[in-house]
Amino acid sequence: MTANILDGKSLARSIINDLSRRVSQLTFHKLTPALAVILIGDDPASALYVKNKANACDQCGIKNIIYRYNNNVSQQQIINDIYMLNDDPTIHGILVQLPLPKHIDIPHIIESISPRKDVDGFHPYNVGRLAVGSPTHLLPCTPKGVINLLKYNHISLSGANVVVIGASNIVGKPLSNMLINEGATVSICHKLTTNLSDHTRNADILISATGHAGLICSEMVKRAAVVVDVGISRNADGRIIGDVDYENVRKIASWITPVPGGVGPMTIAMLLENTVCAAERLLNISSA
Ligand SMILES: Nc1nc(=O)c2c([nH]1)NC[C@@H]1CN(c3ccc(C(=O)N[C@@H](CCC(=O)O)C(=O)O)cc3)C=[N+]21
Ligand SMILES: [Mg+2]
Repeated sequence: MTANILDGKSLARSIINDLSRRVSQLTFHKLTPALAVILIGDDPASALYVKNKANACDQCGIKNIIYRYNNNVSQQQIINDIYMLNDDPTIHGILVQLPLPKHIDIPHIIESISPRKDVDGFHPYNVGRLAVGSPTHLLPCTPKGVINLLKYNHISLSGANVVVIGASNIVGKPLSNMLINEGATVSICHKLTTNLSDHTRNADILISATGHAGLICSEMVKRAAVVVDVGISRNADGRIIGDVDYENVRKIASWITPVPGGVGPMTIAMLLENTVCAAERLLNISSA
């Protein structure tokens, strides 16, 4: 048996294609969706991600403005500029590219973003809306991308045993809440979990988000499980690799995400969708 591919790259392409129609509608109403991206420092990986996001915005007509800062910029300067963007009616989404330099307090920065423009879904207001199961249009992009990739491929979540590895605020925790809201039985494993494979071998759907290359080997995977790889590391020649031993696990799994071409492109598509939703909210006051 060889696993079917969860092709995030082609699904993301078709989502972005559908979004360009929604953008045209908005532009027809004199409202061009706009995303402000704050990029601090000169981390090459961050610069590359921000460039990929900007290219994707261009593909569907979303205006994007990148605000670049030196590594030693003050926290107050960033917060002042976020307040300005919060009040700017031509800006619909604000994203502060993570990670940030050590002297900047990430929660403080995130809480200064208007929840209505928080296209990352990281603000405690949006996190809380997700936790209580309220309809919220701004869900974190990577978890939302994972859920969409599974649903599009008709992988059922209701009653499924899902094991999530990684308990970050960006992926593991919000993803677990979304899975619970979909009716899954969710186990969250993390750095301090003992006997990881006792958990993973029980998973109908195994989702790894650690950035620990090769963590998931075939012995840890139940036959015919669905395996989703959210991990990002670089190998010796700088190529992006995931958490999963892909060549061996694909012989065991029923479905598997490739890296690259799996979750990464979905993350970007969901960021664009959130930006379009944030702009649409201004037009259609009754549904807001
Ligand atoms: N405020 C904030 N929001 C984020 O959503 C955010 C962030 N900060 N900081 C960094 C992480 C990482 N992230 C990725 C997005 C796209 C790909 C992506 O497109 N990956 C491609 C390959 C890209 C490559 O070759 O390097 C793929 O998997 O096929 C990966 C990773 C968003 N992040
Ligand atoms: Mg990927």
